Amino acid sequence: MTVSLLERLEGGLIVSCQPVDDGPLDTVEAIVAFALAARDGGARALRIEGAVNVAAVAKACDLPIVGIVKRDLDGFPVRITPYLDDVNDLADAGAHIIAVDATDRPHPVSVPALLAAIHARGRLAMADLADISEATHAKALGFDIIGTTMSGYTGGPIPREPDLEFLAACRTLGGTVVAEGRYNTPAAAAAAMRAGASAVCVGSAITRTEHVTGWFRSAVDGAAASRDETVLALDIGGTKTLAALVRDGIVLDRRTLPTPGAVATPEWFDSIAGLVAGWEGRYRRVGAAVTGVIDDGHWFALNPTTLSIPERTPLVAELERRLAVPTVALNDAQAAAWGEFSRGAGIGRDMAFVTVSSGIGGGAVLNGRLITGARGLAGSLGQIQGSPAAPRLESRASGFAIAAAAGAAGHPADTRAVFAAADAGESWATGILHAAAADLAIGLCDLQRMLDPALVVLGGGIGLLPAFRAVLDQELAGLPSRLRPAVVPAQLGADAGIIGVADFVCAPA
Ligand SMILES: CC(=O)N[C@H](C=O)[C@@H](O)[C@H](O)[C@H](O)COP(=O)(O)O
Repeated sequence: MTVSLLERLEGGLIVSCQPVDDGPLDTVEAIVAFALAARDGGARALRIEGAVNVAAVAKACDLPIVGIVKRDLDGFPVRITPYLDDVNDLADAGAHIIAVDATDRPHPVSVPALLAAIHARGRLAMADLADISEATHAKALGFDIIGTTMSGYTGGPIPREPDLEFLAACRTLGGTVVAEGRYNTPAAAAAAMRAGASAVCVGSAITRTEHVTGWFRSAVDGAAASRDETVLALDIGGTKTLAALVRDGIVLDRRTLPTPGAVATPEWFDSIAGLVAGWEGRYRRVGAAVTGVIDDGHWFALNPTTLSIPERTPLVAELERRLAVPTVALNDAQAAAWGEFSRGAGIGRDMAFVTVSSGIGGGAVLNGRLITGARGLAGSLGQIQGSPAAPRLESRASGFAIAAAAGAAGHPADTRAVFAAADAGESWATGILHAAAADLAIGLCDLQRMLDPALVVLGGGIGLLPAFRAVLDQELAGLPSRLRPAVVPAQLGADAGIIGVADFVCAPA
């Protein structure tokens, strides 16, 4: 019996039928109805709170039941099945498995005593736990099932995501492990199975209609509100800072300031605050798109020759202190990628954005999400080298590189002059453009190899020049067709960064 019940759970979905306390669905009838509906949907077992509910469900439905009793106790933080009487009531009601809070917190009755009582009634014992040391202890005590139920609920803010790391650690202990807690989507439940769960227990997403309604409502509210929200967008580059009020992709007002030699000093932050003076009250949030890398709100130089900033500048904190509203910062090319995805050339597609201007930057949007990376580096195409001795792509194929190559060949170090000379058929200029485009073409094929996006949206002052595009297309044509990206021109032009970062600030979480 014992072995067969654990075997029955293996690979199954457990549905926790615990409606919101005192809500309209918190009735015995509704809980039985949820249980029957879960059974019809393919649940392998049920988790039911309260002996009365367990008895009613056991009568109506023959699925195995994980029974619990929840209590709010004076003087003890634990809530799940704290007393021996609770264990006995659940056993009498027909629970096949009894779960208790087995966290390392004060209990009115010891965990070993609860475990012994469960086993004395011939039931399987499940330990609801919050971390791996508790799980190791529970396993040693002799619990039949380890559950990740309490992770995130024993202190601190409740995370949004389930704790797959704890689950994977539990798996190493062997035996039956139930993934439980915030498995709110089918994808998350599948991820739990891949991480080694024996079974997944889902509650809120199936039986807490108020919560699910709230998730949808806040997504809809956020998206609707973002259409009416004006964001202060900053685009901080090597030569200038652009400040704009942006609403629903439209730039309502704009001001610029030349970027001085010393950036990220207190005076420079003050000058940004001065630039937007008079706009107070017209925006409630700020988005900053910057040259460089943003890691956890801190700003790092990507290429100090383009924009030199002190290491680990607390950009978000400095802006929030002066502008007194919540602020989000992104790398400028990542912001532009999001803009082109949201309302430009890449709407709704897996896409990479590449900007070729004085430098080269990039960003990627996959599965509808902007990929910023673990440390903010994702998409930094201009910084790829290929070999230790090779200069970065940005030093070989950007506007700066084209000008430098012209200077080195004894011509004016001026990108426009190179294009004009190429247009006039001068072979030295054509050669420089082909060399730059050949390097960029290889970089784009490398990008295709890494992410295989449906589109590469090409922007930037050079990237959008038809003359450069023609040369690039010739270079791409010489590369294997399977690697060649589908390149389309960007649509948002120089405003992609501010529009993108404003959209990103507004995108519902
Ligand atoms: C921490 C705690 O008290 N968890 C409770 C345990 O029974 C329930 O409130 C949860 O709904 C259940 O664990 C299922 O989790 P989710 O509702 O996230 O799918």
